Amino acid sequence: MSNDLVRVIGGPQNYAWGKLGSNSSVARFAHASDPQNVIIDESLPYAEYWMGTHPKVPTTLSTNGEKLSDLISSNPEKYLSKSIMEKFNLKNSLPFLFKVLSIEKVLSIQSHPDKKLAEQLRLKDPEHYPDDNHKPEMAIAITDFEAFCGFKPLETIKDHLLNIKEFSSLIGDETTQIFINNPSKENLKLVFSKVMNSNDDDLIKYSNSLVLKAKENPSLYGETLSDLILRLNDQFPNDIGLFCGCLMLNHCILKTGEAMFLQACEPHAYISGDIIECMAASDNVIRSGFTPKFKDVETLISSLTYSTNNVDEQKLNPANFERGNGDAIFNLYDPPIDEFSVLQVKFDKKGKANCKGINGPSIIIVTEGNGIISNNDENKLDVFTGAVFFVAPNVELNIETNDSLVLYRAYCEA
Ligand SMILES: NNC(=O)[C@@H](O)[C@H](O)[C@H](O)COP(=O)(O)O
Ligand SMILES: [Zn+2]
Repeated sequence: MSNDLVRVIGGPQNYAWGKLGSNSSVARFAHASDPQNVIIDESLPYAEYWMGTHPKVPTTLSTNGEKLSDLISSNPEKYLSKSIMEKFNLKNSLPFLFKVLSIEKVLSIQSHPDKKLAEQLRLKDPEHYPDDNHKPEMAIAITDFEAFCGFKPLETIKDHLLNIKEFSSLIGDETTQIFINNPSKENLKLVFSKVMNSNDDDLIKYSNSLVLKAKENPSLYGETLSDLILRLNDQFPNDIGLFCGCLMLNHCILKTGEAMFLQACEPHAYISGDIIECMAASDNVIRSGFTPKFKDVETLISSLTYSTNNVDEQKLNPANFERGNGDAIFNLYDPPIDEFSVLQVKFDKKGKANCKGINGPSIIIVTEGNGIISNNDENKLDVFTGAVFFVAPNVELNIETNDSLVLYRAYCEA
């Protein structure tokens, strides 16, 4: 039995911020892929659906339950390609981790380490840092999606310090004055550090005042910022994220099909919506706010780049994909890193499409629709919403549907 194209089964993560039960696309996809073993619990949050070879949630073959990592190690040159094996020094795992996220409540204010820091953190604190890899990541909006992404422009932060008394009071007049006199990267780090190290009494006092003003006079901060402060305070009352997130990070809105890319050491937090997410194969998260999980504030403060961009600079526009043809639209999301690209294949009506071989491994998830996918006449597999497939390198695919169909294909090509 060739496994050039094989249906596989990923696994859900029930983090507290996920959408509940069948409201979550993660729950629906996990159940559709494995109806015997995944019975949706309507009271449970279904946050992430993992597809890949990360040991925390190993993907398995639907045919015999074998781990995908074991299939790859049985013949790494066939299932990774020689170039990927050599480039990433791999013999039984994929260089990327592919996910669906379904977000009800804000995720932690976080960043991910670069390679050097990841190795240090893994050595120092293996309990909280499960691997030694960096974790640059890309989010593609399946529904409208909002997130904090990167620091606001310096002038905007200066404006907030001048006009939001609670913000300047929390960090004190001296630090406020230093930043206002010279809004620089170094002074942004000073402001962020003062916020993150503020004492609980001040945090409660000034967050109560911030929330009250947002409620009584939304135009004071602007409708969007006031709404954000009230919504997130409902989720995490008096949390430091109201200052380090709402007042210091860009509020980014992605329409369906839009994408954003996050380099290592950039602050972010996803707020709401369903996304496809792809990242280098790692689960290293440095957290600091909006979370009951382990926070590593000093590591976060010391490792951020303190670069500041406006929101649109964070977005990643799709490009053409030359090797796709037929009745589908092919959108290639190709971030500036080696570990992954993600191809969206979209049929708006009945049709057929062909995709030439890619010289590396792929994982496909179908987020909408039904049809057939095949790599030859002997291997035609049913396509359904939530279905996941592993595709070996250099395998040409044919896809057909009688209606609309959307799938996302994560791949790595050296
Ligand atoms: N930005 N998104 C990610 O990094 C995801 O891949 C992570 O798995 C989540 O951020 C984890 O979030 P919590 O630590 O549960 O708050
Ligand atoms: Zn992240």
